[in-house]
Amino acid sequence: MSAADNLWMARALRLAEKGRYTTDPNPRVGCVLVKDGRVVGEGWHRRAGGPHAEIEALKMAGGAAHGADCYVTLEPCCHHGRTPPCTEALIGAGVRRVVAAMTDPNPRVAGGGLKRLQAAGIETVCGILETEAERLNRGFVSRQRRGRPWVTAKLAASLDGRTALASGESKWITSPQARADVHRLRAGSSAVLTGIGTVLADDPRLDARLEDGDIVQPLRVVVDSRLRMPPTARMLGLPGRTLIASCHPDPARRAALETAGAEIWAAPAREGRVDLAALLEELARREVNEVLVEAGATLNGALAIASLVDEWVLYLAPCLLGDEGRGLFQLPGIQVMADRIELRFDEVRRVGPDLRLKIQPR
Ligand SMILES: Nc1nc(O)c(N)c(N[C@@H]2O[C@H](COP(=O)(O)O)[C@@H](O)[C@H]2O)n1
Repeated sequence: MSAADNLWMARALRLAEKGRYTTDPNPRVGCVLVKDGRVVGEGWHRRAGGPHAEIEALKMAGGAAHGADCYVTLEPCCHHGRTPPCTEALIGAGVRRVVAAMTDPNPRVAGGGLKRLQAAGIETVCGILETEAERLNRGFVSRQRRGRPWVTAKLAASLDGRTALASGESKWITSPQARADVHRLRAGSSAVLTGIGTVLADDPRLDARLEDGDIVQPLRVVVDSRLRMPPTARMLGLPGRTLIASCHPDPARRAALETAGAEIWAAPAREGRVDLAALLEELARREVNEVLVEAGATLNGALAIASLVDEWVLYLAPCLLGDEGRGLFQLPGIQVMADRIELRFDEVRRVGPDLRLKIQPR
């Protein structure tokens, strides 16, 4: 391991980042082929079903790949998925050494890619900039290792912690810059999750609206225990898919919603409501890596209590909305300090006139 290894891996990570909005449900992966201290090939994975990063880099390098060092942000795959194994392509091209940032948590690979390369006489190193690589694919890693997606809950509030006036009016508490930032969060997510209360109050679209339209639109997921979703909801008229999780799906309403284009998932119930942990497991089975929650106090409170949130992103606006405004979380009262839910500030940043706080459970 050398300073050069770090440098080339950092370049591979920057390439992987280019796939942030397009590779889902596949991981974001970048690859650089280096020979005699210069880049002979590089590439990144653009779309599921398309060539992997290693194949893009090999294509660019042609014959120059022979004897090169390969820097790749995820262990090369050794299985036939939508595409053939990268290990065989690297062996065939005659690369000398493969440096991976992390092993592939996909059980079909899980170290097998590196072993296959070693068996073919290729030197391997693993773990260069591993933290950064895992972070870039935290959703994919979570799905493979925990069987549930990475869950980020987005919140937007006034300085006195209000998300709306008592009337429900909430447009707009935060700035256009903060809202544009949320569209980037949506575009980087596999699914956007909300509750039926938010749908009935706001009729949100929940799609990602970025300047660069070349993105995979997130799946829209609505938690709707009693299936109250109107078939005229705006999100049902948009491109992309909508999934409604309901534990009491009335057959007539179900038929009307299916005609309107929604898919209904008959969810298991927990205390009469959709079992949220079961919903996340179902989403993982559907290859959802990252979920962005954009919901009201009821769903935000239920997810927090069930310890199902991995990160909160709170946009805090410099204004006050008063005591009658709505709060961020509906939670049972806490009687003693020892029972408080403790969190940790991970990052604080200015976004236009607002603050963006990234907060994680302790
Ligand atoms: N090493 C590597 N480079 C890439 O560019 C990748 N996309 C992956 N993905 C791994 O292979 C699985 C997907 O395979 P198909 O695209 O279906 O052939 C994915 O689950 C990862 O394990 N790996």
